[in-house]
Amino acid sequence: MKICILGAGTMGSGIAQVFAQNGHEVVLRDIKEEFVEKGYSFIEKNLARMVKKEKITENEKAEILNMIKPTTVLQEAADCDLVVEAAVENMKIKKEIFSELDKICGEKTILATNTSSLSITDIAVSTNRPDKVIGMHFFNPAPVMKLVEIIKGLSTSDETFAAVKELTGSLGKEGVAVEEAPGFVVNRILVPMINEAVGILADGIASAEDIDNAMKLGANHPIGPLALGDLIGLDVCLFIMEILNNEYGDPKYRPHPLLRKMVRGNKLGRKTGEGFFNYREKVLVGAK
Ligand SMILES: CC(=O)CC(=O)SCCNC(=O)CCNC(=O)[C@H](O)C(C)(C)COP(=O)(O)OP(=O)(O)OC[C@H]1O[C@@H](n2cnc3c(N)ncnc32)[C@H](O)[C@@H]1OP(=O)(O)O
Ligand SMILES: NC(=O)C1=CN([C@@H]2O[C@H](COP(=O)(O)OP(=O)(O)OC[C@H]3O[C@@H](n4cnc5c(N)ncnc54)[C@H](O)[C@@H]3O)[C@@H](O)[C@H]2O)C=CC1
Repeated sequence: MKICILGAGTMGSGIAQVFAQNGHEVVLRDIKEEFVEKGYSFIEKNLARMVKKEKITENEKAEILNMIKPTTVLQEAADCDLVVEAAVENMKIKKEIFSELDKICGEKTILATNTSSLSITDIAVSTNRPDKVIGMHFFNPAPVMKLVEIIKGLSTSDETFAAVKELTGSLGKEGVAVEEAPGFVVNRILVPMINEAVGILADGIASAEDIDNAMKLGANHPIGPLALGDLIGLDVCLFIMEILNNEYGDPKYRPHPLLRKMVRGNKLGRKTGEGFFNYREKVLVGAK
């Protein structure tokens, strides 16, 4: 199949790698050359690590990279069977993208979004094909995490769902069916947990290292909640809390003021080099 990935950031580059590794032709599009290059070199690095670990050969790496065409031209999506949008988490931008895609893509093209929290139904109404709009929610890091939440908006057809479910399985991932709701399944559980860990830190109950160690050793989590917030991006975590808070109006979803402060201070986690942990020095747990 020919797949277009929109957005070559953390998620888009990982998703592009997953499709290319599974033999699909991939168009990777971002708005600026430098963003596309950054995403492409991130994939190169990941594949080089796999070569080093003897998971793939140097030839296979070259073949996978050959499957990916980096571009800034949206028109390249026109003849794709599936578009997976992984641009910024902003409804206005996503609606503009979907409305544009609806005009340029063939009528059979499925338009999927990797949104963490936004309404699929709302995105779909910006197109004339709401039956072919669906949530295909990968998890970070996309090449590693096995789950894809497959989210049906109000008008998503059973045919679209079945096609995406089958494709997800063919990528070696497990697709779970989710009816649209704020935070879907995983983020409704995971992000309030991260918010709670931020509250524990703010209350001075334990240090960041101890909070994370407690959850790693006491609950068998692969990384602690604060390191996980840094991995996801604290801006993304705050955005998801805001959505849960606004949609449910339940105070249990109130974003912690310390989370807001971190975002205001541009300490967003790994992507800015610092969050609850410092990634510049490469000295802390999980820092790469
Ligand atoms: C916000 C949303 O909308 C939804 C979300 O994504 S929520 C976030 C969900 N993600 C999580 O919960 C991740 C939790 N963390 C983990 O599972 C692990 O820490 C981790 C898999 C990320 C890293 O594992 P680790 O044991 O700490 O490090 P490490 O040994 O270096 O990596 C394990 C494997 O993952 C690979 N890996 C790590 N980071 C990677 C990346 N960014 N891209 C590709 N591969 C990566 C490594 O190469 C390694 O592969 P092998 O086992 O084949 O050798
Ligand atoms: N960070 C995470 O852990 C996860 C994020 N998501 C979701 O995936 C999406 C992307 O998130 P990240 O990769 O973290 O963001 P990111 O900020 O790393 O990357 C977003 C990219 O989209 C690009 N972009 C902006 N407008 C665009 C457009 N019109 N067309 C194409 N590209 C455009 C940006 O230039 C940037 O390179 C968001 O919707 C986010 O909520 C989903 C799962 C996990």
